[in-house]
Amino acid sequence: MASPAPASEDAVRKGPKPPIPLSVLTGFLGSGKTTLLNRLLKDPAMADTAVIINEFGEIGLDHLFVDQAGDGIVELSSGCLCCTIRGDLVTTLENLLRRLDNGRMEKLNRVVIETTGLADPAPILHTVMLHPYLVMRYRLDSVITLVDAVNGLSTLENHEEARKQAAVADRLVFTKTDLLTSEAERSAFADLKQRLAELNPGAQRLDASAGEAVAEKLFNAGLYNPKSKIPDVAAWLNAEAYETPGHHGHAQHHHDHGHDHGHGHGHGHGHGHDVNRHSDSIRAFTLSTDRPVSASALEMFLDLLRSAHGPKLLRVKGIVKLAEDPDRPVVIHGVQHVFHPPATLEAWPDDDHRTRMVFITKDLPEGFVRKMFEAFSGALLPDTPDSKVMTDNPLAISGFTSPIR
Ligand SMILES: Nc1nc2c(ncn2[C@@H]2O[C@H](COP(=O)(O)OP(=O)(O)OP(=O)(O)O)[C@@H](O)[C@H]2O)c(=O)[nH]1
Repeated sequence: MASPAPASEDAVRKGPKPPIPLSVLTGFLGSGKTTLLNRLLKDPAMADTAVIINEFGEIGLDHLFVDQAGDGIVELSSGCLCCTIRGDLVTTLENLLRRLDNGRMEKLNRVVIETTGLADPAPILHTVMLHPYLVMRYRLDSVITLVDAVNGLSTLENHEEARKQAAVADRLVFTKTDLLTSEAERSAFADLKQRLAELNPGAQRLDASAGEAVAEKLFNAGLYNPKSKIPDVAAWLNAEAYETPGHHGHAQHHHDHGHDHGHGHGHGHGHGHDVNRHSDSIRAFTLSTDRPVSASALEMFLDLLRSAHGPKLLRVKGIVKLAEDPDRPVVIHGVQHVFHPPATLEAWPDDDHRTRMVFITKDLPEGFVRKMFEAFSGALLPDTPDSKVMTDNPLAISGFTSPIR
């Protein structure tokens, strides 16, 4: 009988390599991505970083910086990363690993993907999340979104892509604040910040012109803190930010939905700024509960959410207390219909042992998600009136039993 090939001594000695953090740098056209990247790459903290650049059409990148950065840089030159280069992105990420594994590249500390200004960052995250090998070798770190302090408000108003880019960010970086000179400009900037607080209250904000957009603050925004090796759930979720007095959520708004699709908010509206015009569309909210959730109820909740409403889930992050194993919480992370394989932590990272989930949704009201979660988390727990309704209901589908026994 053939025995399995022995693992090479080298591989046994080294063990599995730690996953490489991967960040996505995005921001609307001209928001300052290349400028920031240029500056960042001079920082010693950025040593051994591979930068994947997506060039769009004839819009040239700063080739000087490409030359300077040397071997670690891979430049993709055709089409838009979000729609046509996804296959190339997989190949590029695989090639980096190959070079690392066969010793042609000594170290790879980090990968940064700079998207085109028009890209939706979600498909880039999906590329890694859905790939069985890449998802083991890379870990999603930060989505960094640049926002032009001068044009940002009108860009957000007029472009769906810009709203999505801002909504899914872990870090929001303001650029060009040095150009805010008049009172009117400063007031528009205040409106912009308010608008961003509604779209994405959890993201940390940095001002590039004030020198805040440094590697140390931009990266390591993911779940794992490489220094302590302990997952930094509190910082990653930043659930409190969703409940601060300045952030009212949007559950109280009862607008009609379905009007905010595509790129329809073109130019020439002929009216003044209304920062809340889109607030009925993208919402940011948090759900939390002390009550443990059964693993199957969680799975059903997430399955239903992503299958029925996937495109409306811009981002979901959470830490969940399972009924079966309440001492070992599960971390969930989804971007639209794609969820990262859930990770079980060996212990709660701090004293807060509640289930906490943050949602950034589009056209999916908070109340709806909340009710759905309550239905699953409550109904499927034993000894609750709701669970009786599920099992004793005369209209229940024959053969249906509660997954909790
Ligand atoms: N005053 C000022 N200008 C900036 C700042 N950041 C970027 N710029 C300028 O804004 C312009 C666009 O910057 P880029 O870095 O090319 O922007 P980008 O996001 O890479 O642009 P695309 O690749 O076209 O999407 C350039 O002329 C930069 O010099 C800033 O903080 N302050």
